[in-house]
Amino acid sequence: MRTIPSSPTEGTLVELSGVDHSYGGTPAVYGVDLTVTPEELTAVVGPSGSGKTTLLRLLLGTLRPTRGVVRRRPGLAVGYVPQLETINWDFPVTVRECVLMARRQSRPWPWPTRAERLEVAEVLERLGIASVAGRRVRELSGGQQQRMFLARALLRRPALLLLDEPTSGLDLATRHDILHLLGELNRRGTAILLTTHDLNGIATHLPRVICLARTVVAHGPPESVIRPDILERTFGARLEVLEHLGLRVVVDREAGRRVGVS
Ligand SMILES: Nc1ncnc2c1ncn2[C@@H]1O[C@H](COP(=O)(O)OP(=O)(O)OP(=O)(O)O)[C@@H](O)[C@H]1O
Repeated sequence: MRTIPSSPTEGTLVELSGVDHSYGGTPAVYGVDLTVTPEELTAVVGPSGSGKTTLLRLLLGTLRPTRGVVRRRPGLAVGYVPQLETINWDFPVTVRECVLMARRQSRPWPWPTRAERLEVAEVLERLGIASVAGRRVRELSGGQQQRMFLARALLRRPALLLLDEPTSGLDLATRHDILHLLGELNRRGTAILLTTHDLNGIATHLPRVICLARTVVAHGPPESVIRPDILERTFGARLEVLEHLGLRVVVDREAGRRVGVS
């Protein structure tokens, strides 16, 4: 009899083998084989409902596979930044308190130690949101909210950071700031996997892209994955891919024709 190892292959953080997850009826994802390595900086792309959030939650461990195996490096610290739209903003806490809570999950509230208060102040400073530490979370701009959730995730000192659409709804400059921050974290040794609908603004700039259509259609560097045939299998639409200044640019001429602009 063959024993299935509980740890992933050496040099990987998480390994998914033949993973399905179903919320009831048809699987939201199926047959997923994937490894996440320590130096990863990856975009997961796919249409709405293609299983991107489900995949993140399987990597995080808050969802269990209905079939297949997920192996995590023992003791792996994983940070998760949820999609902003999924958050209940009626929660009446300040930014400082909200970040502190991430630190103090298993201990009584509301008496943080001095060390904890200092640690929170440092991370807020580092993410450029120290000036709004005393504000209610729902009063923040989209970019500030995103940074606050990033601060919460960073307090766990994660080796792997999972972000669900971290730039959706943000203006161009804020999107650049967030991406710059993520690039810095990655250079300092944090593996990062993020989901995005932004092919041109984000996915084509990252070293690795995973195309998901309930299963992994393709993964690899943008030059091997951002191709019309793979995009059609992923999105079910004809998209053109142009080369510009060494980058791939995805053009949706069909959408232009539908609104009569091309
Ligand atoms: N808690 C749930 N209960 C039942 N079905 C769910 C649940 N969460 C997700 N689903 C279904 O699973 C499928 C995949 O959803 P998921 O949120 O993973 O997709 P996604 O690619 O992240 O979508 P989007 O880009 O719109 O955020 C969808 O059909 C969705 O309706």
